[in-house]
Amino acid sequence: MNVPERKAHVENVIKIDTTKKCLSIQYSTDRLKPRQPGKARRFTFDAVYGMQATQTEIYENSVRPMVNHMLHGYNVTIFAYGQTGTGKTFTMEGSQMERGIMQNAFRQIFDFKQKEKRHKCIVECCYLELYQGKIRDLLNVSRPTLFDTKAKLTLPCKGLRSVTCQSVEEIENCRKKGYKSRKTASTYFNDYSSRSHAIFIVTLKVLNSKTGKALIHSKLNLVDLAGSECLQKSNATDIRLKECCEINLSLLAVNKVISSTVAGKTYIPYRDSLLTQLLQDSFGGNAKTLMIANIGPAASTYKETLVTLEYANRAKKIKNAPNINFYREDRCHNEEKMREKYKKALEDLAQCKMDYEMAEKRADTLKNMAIKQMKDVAELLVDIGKVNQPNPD
Ligand SMILES: Nc1ncnc2c1ncn2[C@@H]1O[C@H](COP(=O)(O)OP(=O)(O)OP(=O)(O)O)[C@@H](O)[C@H]1O
Repeated sequence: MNVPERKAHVENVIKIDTTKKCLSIQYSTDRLKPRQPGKARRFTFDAVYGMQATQTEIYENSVRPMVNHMLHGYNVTIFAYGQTGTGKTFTMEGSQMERGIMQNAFRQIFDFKQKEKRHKCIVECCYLELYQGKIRDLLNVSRPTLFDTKAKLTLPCKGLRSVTCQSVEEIENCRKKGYKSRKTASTYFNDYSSRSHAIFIVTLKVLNSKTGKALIHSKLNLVDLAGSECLQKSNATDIRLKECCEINLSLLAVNKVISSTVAGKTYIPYRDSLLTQLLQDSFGGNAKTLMIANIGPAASTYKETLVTLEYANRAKKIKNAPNINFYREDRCHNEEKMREKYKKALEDLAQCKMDYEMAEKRADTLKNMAIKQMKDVAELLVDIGKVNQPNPD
């Protein structure tokens, strides 16, 4: 709950059960009608965090496994979605007091790089924002970047400045530099509201030190979406109104993509907005995606919160088909070893079969010999019997 909501003693309409990973929202706009307990809407997610949750707790439980996937060759997207002022930027970028998802992810990536002694690791980053339907390069704001929006756009787009980073400090500097260049403004809901969608892209290449062959080429998209805003409540005018409409339209496009994907439609409207074009792989594509739905508990934003929860509930039904981008050498090595073992086992099996067949033939010969011997013995017995018969004379 933000300061004005707390000052106005606004009612809390959210109940959270972190162990059951569910939350319920209950509110009656009709003050005269008492609330009916059965009418609460319940939602279950992969994880639910309350107001006391720390950045570390969220990172360790929900984000670290995703970044781990990126380190093993998957493309990963982590995005924060929610109404304006609910803490998306706070979650992604952190604050003076606590590291956010981005800083924690950088640490995890560079820890991996440091431990990877056998291979060469290259970490690169780009930072862009989508503002008023255009892409701005946050690491090179002075130069307008030209993008062919008619061609299929994928992240990171050609033309963006890409910075090779050797340490957490270097990538952190890129984040800080880009963050300072983001379009922000003071609005009715948030003194420092993001007016754009920001995407920080970390690319990881793991190369064989001897051959230079790429063993892994994966990327991590860290997305801080601009917040949806209720025009009636925000009293936005002029440029703020224009921004607000643009933001709401692009978020609507994301919503349409999610709904069409979940409904299993053959046509998915990715091209309705630049945002959905760029994030195409993250919605029903080949990336692993984590959606963080930021909400506020105040009764005054009940409708917006419900929309976010319904949105997240729909998004969790999307089934992506993630691919590993390149194989690790040790994995190839293991596969080769297993193939050799298989070949050897086949050869052993063929030898056993031959030995068995030979043994079978030998057994047949021995059997025939035994039968013949038995016959000979029987005939001899008869002959002996004949010889031993008393002479009738
Ligand atoms: N969990 C939290 N703990 C403490 N302060 C928070 C928390 N979440 C958000 N805030 C504070 O609330 C204010 C709004 O947060 P933030 O700017 O991150 O919201 P947002 O969802 O990104 O908004 P917008 O969509 O308008 O950009 C900031 O001052 C931020 O520091």
